[in-house]
Amino acid sequence: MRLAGTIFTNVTKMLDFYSQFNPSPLSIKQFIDFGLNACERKSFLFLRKELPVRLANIMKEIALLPENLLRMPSVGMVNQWYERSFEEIIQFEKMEPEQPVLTQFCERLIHIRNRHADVVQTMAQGVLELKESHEVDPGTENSIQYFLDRFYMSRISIRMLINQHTLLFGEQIGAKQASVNGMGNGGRHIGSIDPACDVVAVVRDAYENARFLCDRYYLASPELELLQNGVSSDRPMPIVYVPSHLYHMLFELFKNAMRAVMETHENAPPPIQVNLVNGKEDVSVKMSDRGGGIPRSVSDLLFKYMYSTAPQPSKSDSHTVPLAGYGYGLPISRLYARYFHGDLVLMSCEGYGTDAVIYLKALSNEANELLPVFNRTSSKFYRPVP
Ligand SMILES: O=C(O)CCCOc1c(F)cc(-c2c(C(=O)NCc3ccc(C(=O)O)cc3)noc2-c2cc(Cl)c(O)cc2O)cc1F
Repeated sequence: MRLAGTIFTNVTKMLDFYSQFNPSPLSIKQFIDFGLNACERKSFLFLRKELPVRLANIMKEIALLPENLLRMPSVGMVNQWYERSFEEIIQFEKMEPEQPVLTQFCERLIHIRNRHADVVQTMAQGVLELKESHEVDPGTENSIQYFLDRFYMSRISIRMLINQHTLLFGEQIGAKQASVNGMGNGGRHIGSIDPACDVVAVVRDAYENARFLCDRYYLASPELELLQNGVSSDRPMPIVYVPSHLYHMLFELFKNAMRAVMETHENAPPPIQVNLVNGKEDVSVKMSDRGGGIPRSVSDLLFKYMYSTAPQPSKSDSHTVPLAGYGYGLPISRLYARYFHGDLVLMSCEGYGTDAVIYLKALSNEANELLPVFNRTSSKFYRPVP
C-alpha cells in the first residue's frame, strides 16, 4: 500500500521536524497585550507553527511511554486523536493567511478542541487498564507520573492557545463585536483572561457550588469564613488571571475540605476559612479546614495519578457519588496553578486539619506559561540510556 506508507513517512518526518523546536511560552501580559488589538492574521501565523510544535513535543513523549501503557487501548485512542489533530493543523502550513482560510482554521481548532474533550478521562482509563492487567513497578509508576504531569500541562497550554484564538476571532455571537470594542461579558475579558478577575467572587462561586454537592450528600455543609490579610472582608480583590482556572482549583479544594470536615463532624461542622493575601510577588489563597487532616504519607499519594485512579463510581447512582471521587482533581489543579508559574501546596496536620494554599503570580509579566520541552534530558527519564 504505497499511499499509506507515504502518508506515514510524511507525518513521521513532520513530527521530527516540529519536535526539534522548543515551545514558546507566553505570559499573561503577552496574551493581554496581543488581545487588546488582536489581529487574526498574526494569530493564525503564530498558531499554525506553535500548535504543531507543542503537539509534536508531547507526541514524541507519548512514543517513549512504557510499552505496557502505550499498548493500552485507551492510550492508543488518545495517540490517534493527537496524530489526526497534528495532521489537520500542518495542512495550513503553506496556506495564505486570508479568508476563507482564517475562518477554516478557526473552525478546525474548534473541531480539534472537541475531539480532545475526553482526553483526561480516557488517559485515566488507560492507567486503570494498565493497573488491572500488569504489575506496575515503582520505576514505571514514576515514569507515568512524570509523563502525565507533562502531558496534562501540555494539554492545558494547547487548549489555552485554542481558546484565546477562537474567543477573539470565532463566530460566537458578539465575539467579533466584543473583540473589536473590548465589550462582551462585562466588557473587559481578553479571551479566557479577565484583567480584573475578582478572587473574592470566584471563591464564593466555587464555595456555593461545592456546598450544593455537600448539602445533597451530607444534608449539611460547613460555613465559609472569608478573610483578607487575616481580617474578615468582602472587598473585591481584582487580579489578572483566567477565572476558569482559578475556579477549577478552588472547587476541587472546597470539595476535599468539605468531605474531610463532614466525615469528622456529625453536627456543627467547623467553618472553612479562606484567607486572601495580595503580596508584591505572590497572591496567596489559603484554605484552612479542621477536618482531621491526613498523615504526610497519604497527602503525597493524593497527587499521584496511579493512586487516585480507581474504577469510577457508576454515574447512575449519582447521589451516592462521594463528594471527592477519585478524579484527577488534585494533580490537575496543581498543574493549573503551576501553568502560570504559581503552585498549589498541601500542609496537613494529622489529627487536626488541612491547609491548602494556591499561589499565583501577582505580576502578569511574571505569569509565564510553564511548558514541558521534549529533549534528551526528558527522553532519558523514560528509558535510561543503555
Ligand atoms: O476526588 C479526588 O480526586 C481526590 C479525592 C480526595 O479525597 C480526599 C478528600 F476529599 C479529603 C481528604 C482529607 C482528609 C481525610 O480524609 N482524613 C481522614 C483520613 C485519615 C487517614 C487516612 C489514612 O491514613 O489513609 C485517610 C483518611 N483529611 O484532610 C483531607 C483534605 C485533603 C485535601 Cl487534598 C484538602 O484540600 C483538604 C482536606 O481537608 C482526603 C482525601 F483522600
